[in-house]
Amino acid sequence: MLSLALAARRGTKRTSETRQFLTRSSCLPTKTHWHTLAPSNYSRVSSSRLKYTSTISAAGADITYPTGISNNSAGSKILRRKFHDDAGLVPSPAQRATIYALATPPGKAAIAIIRVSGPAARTVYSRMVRPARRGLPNLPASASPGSGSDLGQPVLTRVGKHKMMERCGVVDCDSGELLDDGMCVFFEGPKSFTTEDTVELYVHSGRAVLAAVLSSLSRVPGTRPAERGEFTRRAFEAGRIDLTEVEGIRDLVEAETEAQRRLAVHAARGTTRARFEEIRAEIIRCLAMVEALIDFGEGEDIEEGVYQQARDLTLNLREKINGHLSDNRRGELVRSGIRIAIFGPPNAGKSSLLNFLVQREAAIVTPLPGTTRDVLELSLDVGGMPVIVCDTAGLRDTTDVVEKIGVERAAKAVEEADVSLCVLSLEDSAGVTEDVRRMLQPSSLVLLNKTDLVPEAAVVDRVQRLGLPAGTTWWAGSVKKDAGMKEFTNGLTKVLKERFCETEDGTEPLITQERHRVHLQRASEYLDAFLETDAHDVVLGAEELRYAAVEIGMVSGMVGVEDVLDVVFGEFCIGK
Ligand SMILES: Nc1nc2c(ncn2[C@@H]2O[C@H](COP(=O)(O)OP(=O)(O)OP(=O)(O)O)[C@@H](O)[C@H]2O)c(=O)[nH]1
Ligand SMILES: [Mg+2]
Repeated sequence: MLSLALAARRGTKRTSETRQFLTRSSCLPTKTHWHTLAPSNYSRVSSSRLKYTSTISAAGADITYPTGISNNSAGSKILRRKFHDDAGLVPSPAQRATIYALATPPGKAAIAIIRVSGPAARTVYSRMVRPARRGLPNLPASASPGSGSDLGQPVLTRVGKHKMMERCGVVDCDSGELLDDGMCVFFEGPKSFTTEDTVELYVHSGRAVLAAVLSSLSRVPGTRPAERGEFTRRAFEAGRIDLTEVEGIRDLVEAETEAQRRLAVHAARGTTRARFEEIRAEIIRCLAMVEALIDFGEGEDIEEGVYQQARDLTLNLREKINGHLSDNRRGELVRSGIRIAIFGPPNAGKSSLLNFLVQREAAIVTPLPGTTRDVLELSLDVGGMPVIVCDTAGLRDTTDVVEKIGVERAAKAVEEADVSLCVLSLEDSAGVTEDVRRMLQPSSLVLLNKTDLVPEAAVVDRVQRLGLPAGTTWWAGSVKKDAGMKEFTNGLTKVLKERFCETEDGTEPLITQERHRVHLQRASEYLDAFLETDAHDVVLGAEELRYAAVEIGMVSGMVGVEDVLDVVFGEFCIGK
């Protein structure tokens, strides 16, 4: 079996892109962020050592930092960036800023948590925290106003034990006045979420307490309020988490249903990243084989059949990726909500069903056909899944201008829905009208309503007379009398779970964001392109595989995702 080490032997012939794949394929420690830089970014300062600089964007400013160089086990050159121990560096403004924010919702509550992250966190600790073990909390501040570094650079102060919660007085940074009796935790960088020194203050959540603490924080030199998602962004930029984990954290905060929570926690814990990484590692394996062929050619140093082996691997991989792509958009729908459009003839009980589902009188219900004119959308939780249910106007030919528009909107809502749910009245002898039949799909679900108005013995006969398409999933019941509705809701939950939650192998869906789908789709196309190349055209084939790997790398944010960062972090709340 060919290894990356074999491919790495090519050293000088290798393009910078290939080098990037090799270095990224290594198992990297989380505390160290690895960058591969284009050759133009470094200059030789001695024969044995290269000096690199790299620039990253953070909080709207560019940070330039020097990086060392070392060798990985495969022998390829990799660059190593260390955090927090480059004592001689002058930090850029973005690095100097120490951010703070209320991490809990504002308002009266037992406890509020205020997070502070950055080099001035130590100053904040020394000027605003009076640990109970050090005596009375209302002693004057030990650091006089303006002491420490006005630039917010780290100052050597005594701080609490790393990760240990301690009882303390929270005092004003200037006057030393006691603001609240609370708790505090100090996280010493890089062993913190952001990799920076971090202080978390636990105080009583009262308007005046929070105002006083936040005001004091704003007066500590080098601090400023955090922007949306800025703590998480710092963690991402420091290499603590990747972009799928960032998305997972955001979704965890937003999760309202059990299915959303489950999906988000997997992403936040790195399972999604690992699954994408597995795919990328497979592509790199194929790439290494093809590149070895470019260097040595089959039959010389390399066993026969390597090209075929790479093709077979790619075929399997493409099938796997396509399997994820044809997943009914399960993951995305669990995040955004499954849209169910209720449709059917007038007076069938559609609005009654909506009210039953949301358990309140949300829609107007009258015995007059044509009551509902517009589309009414409501969110609800069906068996842990987020659902957006839409009530629509009854479908019929009408000369009423307003109702006509309502019918058109109903048709559009059904078209755009993930699930269409038809409500028919068993009392209605007209059966399935032409308007309704046009919209019935094999995947449509049907509720045959008003069983209470039909003699029990006649129900089966009535159902048969409706002439529903074969294979239609249907339930019969009475919304008004709440008869058979338990079976209906259980059945609906089961269908939704089958269609949108469960995968064949029982794993959570891989794609949870449109962004993931786009990159996977492109990767699949590059794999197709590789499979179309000729065995004699391995150079072109290798290029296609390289592009496929880059696409997958973009999902985790390893490669070129600057343009999506603002979008992702913009959806965060402040304090996360
Ligand atoms: N007996 C009986 N009446 C029902 C049942 N479900 C709904 N109804 C009644 O049927 C009438 C029409 O109900 P709606 O929910 O407004 O029907 P709709 O399909 O929304 O009607 P449009 O908005 O006109 O399209 C109302 O008087 C309801 O009380 C049921 O299960 N049994
Ligand atoms: Mg209605």
